[in-house]
This record gives sequence, structure tokens and C-alpha cells, in this order.
Amino acid sequence: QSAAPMHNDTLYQALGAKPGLEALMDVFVPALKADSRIGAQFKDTNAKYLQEQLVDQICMVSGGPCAYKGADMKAAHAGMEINKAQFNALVEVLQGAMDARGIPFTTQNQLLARLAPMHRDVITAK
Ligand code: HEM
Repeated sequence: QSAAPMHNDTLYQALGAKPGLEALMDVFVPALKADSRIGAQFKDTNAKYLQEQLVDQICMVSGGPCAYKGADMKAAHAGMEINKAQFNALVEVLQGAMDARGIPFTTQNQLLARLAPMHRDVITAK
């Protein structure tokens, strides 16, 4: 059986495919909960569930063979009054996690570029 990808999965592979994303989320979600700026917003969040959703979502947006089945970004963050500073804080925590996992800077920026448009659905406060 040929493994010819139906689409470009270069970014997914650069992130270490499924094992790489799982390892990244093992660092990222605890770091989010520990963050002094936004950690409190995740205090009641089930880390395992969030990690699984993020693995599937990032797998999908990076071109991997996954289907994200969680809530859409607008619904997931509705009523949270997330502002731009909080969004940027999450991005910083993600950068820190990617650094800790040794993900190259260009790969980091490619992922961030694919997540950035989600700000329209996530940020609902000034
Ligand atoms: C690009 C930016 C972001 C992405 C890709 C993202 C992704 C996600 C995903 C996939 C979920 C799970 C949805 C589900 O329940 O099915 C989620 C939930 C959540 N997100 Fe985000 N998020 C982003 C930004 C933020 C920011 C900036 C905050 C707050 C500072 C935040 C706070 C939360 C919280 C509190 C939950 C709910 C977890 C729970 O159910 O307890 N998110 N997010």
C-alpha cells in the first residue's frame, strides 16, 4: 500500500508526528496550568482531555492524518472573555514548550502561523 500523502504533511512530520505532538502537549498543558498570567483559567480543566484535543487539532492543522472532534474554537472559548494579552501569553507558553522539546525555530513559526488566525474566534475581550 502506497503511503502517498493526500496533502502536504511536512509541518506535521517536522513536529515529530503523533509522538512528537503528544510529547509537546505533555509539556505544554502543565506549563499552561502553571503560568502566572493565565494558569488560573485552566484550573478546572481536565489536562488529559485538553492534551488529547490539542494533539488532534494540531495534528490536523499541521497536515497530519487526524480528525479534530472537539468543540470549534468559537464555542470552546465562548464566555471566557479572553483578551489579546492572554492569547499572547498562551503563545509564549507554547513557544517555551516547543523550545523545551527542541523544535526548530522555523517549525515553531510555521505552527504559530497556522494557529494565529484562530485569534478571531478565541479573543472576545479588549
Ligand atoms: C490559538 C490559540 C488556542 C487554541 C488553538 C486553543 C485550543 C483549545 C482546544 C482544542 C480546546 C478544547 C475544546 C474542547 O473542549 O473540545 C480548548 C479549550 C479551552 N481553552 Fe483554548 N485554545 C487557544 C487559546 C486559548 C486561550 C488564549 C485561553 C485562555 C487564556 C484558552 C483557554 C481555554 C480553556 C479554559 C478551555 C476549556 C478547557 C475545559 O474544558 O476545561 N484557550 N482550547
